[in-house]
Amino acid sequence: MPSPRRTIEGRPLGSSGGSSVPGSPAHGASGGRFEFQSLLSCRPGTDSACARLRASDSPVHRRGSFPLASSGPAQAAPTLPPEEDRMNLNPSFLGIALRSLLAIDLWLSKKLGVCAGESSAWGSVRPLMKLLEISGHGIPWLLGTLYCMLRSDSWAGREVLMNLLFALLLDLLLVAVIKGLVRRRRPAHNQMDMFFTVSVDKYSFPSGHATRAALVSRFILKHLVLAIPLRVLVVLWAFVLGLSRVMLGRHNVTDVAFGFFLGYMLYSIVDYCWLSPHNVPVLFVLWNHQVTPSH
Ligand SMILES: CC(C)=CCC/C(C)=C/CC/C(C)=C/COP(=O)(O)O
Repeated sequence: MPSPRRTIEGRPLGSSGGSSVPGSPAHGASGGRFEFQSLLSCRPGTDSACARLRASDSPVHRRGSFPLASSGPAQAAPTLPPEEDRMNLNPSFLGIALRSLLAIDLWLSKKLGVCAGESSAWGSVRPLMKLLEISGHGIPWLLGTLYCMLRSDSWAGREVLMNLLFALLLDLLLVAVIKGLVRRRRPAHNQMDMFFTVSVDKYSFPSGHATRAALVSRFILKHLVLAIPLRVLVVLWAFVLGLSRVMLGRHNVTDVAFGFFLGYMLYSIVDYCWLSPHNVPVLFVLWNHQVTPSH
């Protein structure tokens, strides 16, 4: 007598009012196992059956495990499992589109990951890519902005830099929250040799470097008066930094694309909540008290 296993919903397989008999699809017999549960409802770590189902998620494997093809115990008349236990054979258009996008994403990211290791096709460019990585890292940007803000001798400059600092902190927070919620693993070909990371940085969605690149470049273009060639250079830096994340194997393409989008939108939020002596006078009064004694 097999011990009842639990479904994702927490109900034991084979215990639902005649919905599961030996040899029927929902039955958990070890020889001809086939769980009629939607793969879409499998969440990592929710159920060991789910984990097995994911591990054997190839058409060949699935065909081999179909109960009617097994030489298990005598087959009883097939009884249909309840609706919620049946595999969704009619996925929505959105489901198919998402799965296709993910498949393309993984394929393209692997193709573009040409600097993922020293022995990769473009392994010799890896040091340059890692230099770019540092140019978009959170620590130099935070420390650099703080330093310039403390050294600035104009109120307009301090105001802009204070808002840049606010934007950088907001960006770090938002990316950490999304990474923690989505928990998408970094590509398998990535080497985890990044400079100064925190725990959520083991996840890849969205790319923190891409959000920062989009946010900072939009910020610079709006608040610094730059000659056209320099403006082009800023945009180019953001783009190449994003591309380098995929080339280094740190991210999939969608992590970077969403990162760019998020960083771009984040700038709009920062611009909307712009900190100034008019809307947060206390911040600037405090600042004034700290700065004036040295004058
Ligand atoms: C103040 C504070 C909490 C600073 C933390 C700065 C920090 C550790 C930033 C992490 C930067 C980083 C390595 C992000 C990962 O970027 P991805 O592009 O790989 O997502």
